Amino acid sequence: MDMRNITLRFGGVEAIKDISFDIREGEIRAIIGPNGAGKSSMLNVISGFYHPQDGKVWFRGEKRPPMKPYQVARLGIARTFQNIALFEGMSVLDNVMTGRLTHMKTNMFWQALWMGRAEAEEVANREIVEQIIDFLEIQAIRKTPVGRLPYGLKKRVELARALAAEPKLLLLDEPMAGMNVEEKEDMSRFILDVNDEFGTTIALIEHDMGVVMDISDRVVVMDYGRKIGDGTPDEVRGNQEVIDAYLGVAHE
Ligand SMILES: Nc1ncnc2c1ncn2[C@@H]1O[C@H](COP(=O)(O)OP(=O)(O)OP(=O)(O)O)[C@@H](O)[C@H]1O
Repeated sequence: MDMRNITLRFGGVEAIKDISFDIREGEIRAIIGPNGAGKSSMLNVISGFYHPQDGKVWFRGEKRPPMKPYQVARLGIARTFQNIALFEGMSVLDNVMTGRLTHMKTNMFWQALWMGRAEAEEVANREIVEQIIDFLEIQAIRKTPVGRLPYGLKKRVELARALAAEPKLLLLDEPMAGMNVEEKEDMSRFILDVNDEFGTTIALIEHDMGVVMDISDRVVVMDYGRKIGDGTPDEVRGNQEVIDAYLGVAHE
């Protein structure tokens, strides 16, 4: 994925100012920066929720025209949200199944009749979902309504749902926010395993610098809508502008 000269404005506010960076196939790429730096806005541009006033988004060698989020999802880009967005009353299994929606081809008519194609498709979807449930070690809670789960597990279910779409690029908006140390360790391991086992490219926003520096291949640093750093964790750690704007200060 190649973001070229992206500028995004909300009225008079320039949330993103002429930023370019790429996400290479197979890597784990972090976006960091202080609150209000424009990180979520950038993720929203990648996932088609926001349309930049200037700049171009390239994906897999092609310039992407302005698209709706569901069209972006069909290209193979899935995401999780800063504030968990699951169906609380539904079971874990059903929530994860909703991640398959972008892959469903049969229409309502066939599904209503529950014949042929619809049935075959359901079986195939179930198989993929079961594989992901095993992979993320949530078999024991597959029938539990999501609303009853502790926070850390909800985050894992959200990851499962995003993975159910079999994305080429997975976007994670603060996957560790609100987690305790043990939950963060689990989530870090799952992110690394997903990247390793499925070859999924991952872009994430995260405030926990220990985690970011541990699991990322490369890091983009934003501050007031500008890009102030870009490189390996070691390069970014040694960048004076980054230290002054972000790394030198304590934050959540
Ligand atoms: N929908 C919107 N309408 C108006 N202004 C917005 C909107 N979304 C973001 N902004 C503004 O754009 C700027 C960047 O916000 P953004 O949420 O992208 O930052 P962030 O780096 O993700 O912050 P945080 O770490 O707090 O989530 C802020 O000044 C914010 O107020």
